[in-house]
Amino acid sequence: MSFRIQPQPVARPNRCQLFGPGSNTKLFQKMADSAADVINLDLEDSVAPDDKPQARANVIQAIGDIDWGSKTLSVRINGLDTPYWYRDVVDLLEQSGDRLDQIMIPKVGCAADVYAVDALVTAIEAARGRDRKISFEVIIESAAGLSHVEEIAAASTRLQAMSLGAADFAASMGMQTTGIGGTQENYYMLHDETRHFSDPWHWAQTAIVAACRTHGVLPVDGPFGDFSDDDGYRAQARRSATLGMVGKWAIHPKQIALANEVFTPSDEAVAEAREILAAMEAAKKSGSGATVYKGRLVDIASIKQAEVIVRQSEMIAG
Ligand SMILES: C[C@@H](C(=O)SCCNC(=O)CCNC(=O)[C@H](O)C(C)(C)COP(=O)(O)OP(=O)(O)OC[C@H]1O[C@@H](n2cnc3c(N)ncnc32)[C@H](O)[C@@H]1OP(=O)(O)O)[C@H](O)C(=O)O
Ligand SMILES: [Mg+2]
Repeated sequence: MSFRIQPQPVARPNRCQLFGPGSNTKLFQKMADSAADVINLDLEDSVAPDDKPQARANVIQAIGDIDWGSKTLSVRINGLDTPYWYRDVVDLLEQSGDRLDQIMIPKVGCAADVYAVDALVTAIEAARGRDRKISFEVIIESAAGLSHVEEIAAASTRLQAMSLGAADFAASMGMQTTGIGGTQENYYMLHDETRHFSDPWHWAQTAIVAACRTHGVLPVDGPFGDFSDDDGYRAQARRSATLGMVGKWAIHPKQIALANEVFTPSDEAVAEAREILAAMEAAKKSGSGATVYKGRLVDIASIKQAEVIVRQSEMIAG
């Protein structure tokens, strides 16, 4: 281990982030009643330009009026390349009550983007005497964002989570795709005339996970557009969970149970992790740093792997 200790991210359930347009007030109560851990009310790309002011007003009202329970309540503001974002921040912080937990900053391209929002939020919090400090989540969804992912992860003590936005990312990279996440028909290797599909999102996800884990930020997988394809969603979510991501977006209520299923460690996985910890405890007592569990090597690194699973399950159980 480096002399630099890897920081732990905030201990909060983040298995599913449910999105809904700020212009569609009919969805708000349904979102609050859902089983998603995080709610993302959107002022950005799901809201048409003419609807932005009304959507902002709707969201501010809903933050105060609706009982959001123990969910993390987040609002996605507009990007820093638009004329809307500063008004989003100012109105949200000046006009909504303390129930707002988080601001999501889309299309972050460098640490200075986060710094700019931090400066504005910090000034408003001080001026208004807001008791609760707003946290940030960011979306990596551009070539610049991925190129600068590590400096972005380190950009602010407010930063708690970072997602991959597959659609904007694909567009920024010039990828020949139209689907939002998932398998891409032309991304395959040929072997013995059989197509073996590969995962075009994998490298971006691993870069995000590494940057997040270095700086104590939660790595989250973004949207999966085809909400009729449960198996496709599950497959993508399982790959993300295996890589170290803690959750995934839902753009339709159908996807909430899928995300919660995949990102909640199964009873079998938790039982196995506990058995490994017990086996290693016994090994330690007999002066050994390694032992055999179900015919395979487990050692001190296995303790850390098992602890990840036990910690996740205990945190979700509350
Ligand atoms: C890609 C980039 C992104 O920005 S993704 C995030 C932004 N997108 C959104 O926020 C879209 C959110 N989803 C929706 O608006 C809708 O789900 C929909 C338009 C995709 C479909 O809506 P529709 O009403 O047609 O769906 P139904 O199947 O009829 O709904 C059934 C039932 O569920 C309720 N419902 C629908 N959506 C939601 C929701 N988001 N939350 C809660 N409830 C919802 C609906 O009202 C129906 O309810 P009922 O009538 O049965 O009571 C990204 O940035 C990138 O770059 O990658
Ligand atoms: Mg986007």
